[in-house]
Amino acid sequence: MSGRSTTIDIDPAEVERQLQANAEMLRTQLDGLRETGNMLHARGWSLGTSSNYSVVLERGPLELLLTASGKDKGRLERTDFVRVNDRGQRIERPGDDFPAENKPSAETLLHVVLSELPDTGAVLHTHSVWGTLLSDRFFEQGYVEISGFEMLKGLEGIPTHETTKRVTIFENTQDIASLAAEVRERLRDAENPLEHGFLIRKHGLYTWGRDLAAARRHIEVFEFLFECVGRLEFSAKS
Ligand SMILES: CSC[C@@H](O)[C@@H](O)C(=O)COP(=O)(O)O
Ligand SMILES: [Zn+2]
Repeated sequence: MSGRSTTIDIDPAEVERQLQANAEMLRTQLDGLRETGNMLHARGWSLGTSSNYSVVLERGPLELLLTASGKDKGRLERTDFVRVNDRGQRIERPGDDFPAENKPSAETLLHVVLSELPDTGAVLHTHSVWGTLLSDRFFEQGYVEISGFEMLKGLEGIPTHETTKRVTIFENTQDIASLAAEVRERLRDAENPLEHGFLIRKHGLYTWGRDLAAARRHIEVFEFLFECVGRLEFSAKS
């Protein structure tokens, strides 16, 4: 030990600038999620406080900005959110302004598991009529099969309509920790990849993307395709 000490100059103006920049970035993310909620609610896919949405704020360790539980997704305010860590626990950072009573979404652990994927920037969950009906109709088969539609090309990395996409269906449960573990397991299964999204039986859809725009696109593409498959399935069989 030399006994010498090092002093670090902290410029208060620079600290203030950094705080302002972080606050501005957070407001942008909040407004993106609020606008997403408006759109998904207006489309009828996030009614009755259903759904939850998140974006990745930090990696290493992971921090998510996530809808608080029980909020009306068609009227989200900037205060209707929480920040959570890589275990799904609520945390605070300077500049956060979320009420103490806000609780993380009941389905937070699914957002955490999907956000652990290195390319995930946003996760969206919806409850549409077509997705819900198909998730039950095809539950025994284990997936909804979507084949030959041009709209499949709206899913990241799919270059042609000559594609067969199987959307996995998990059983519904209130034990989100065990469902999250099941999903994590499937995400690691290279033989049977879980990509773009999955359904939960009689519940809804989870999709993710590299950013909020990509996740929104995936929701729209899936919902379009579910309606196509659903109309064919139910009109042919009823
Ligand atoms: C209409 S209740 C739906 C909830 O049980 C749940 O599935 C859901 O999507 C919203 O839960 P939340 O805790 O608000 O994120
Ligand atoms: Zn749900």
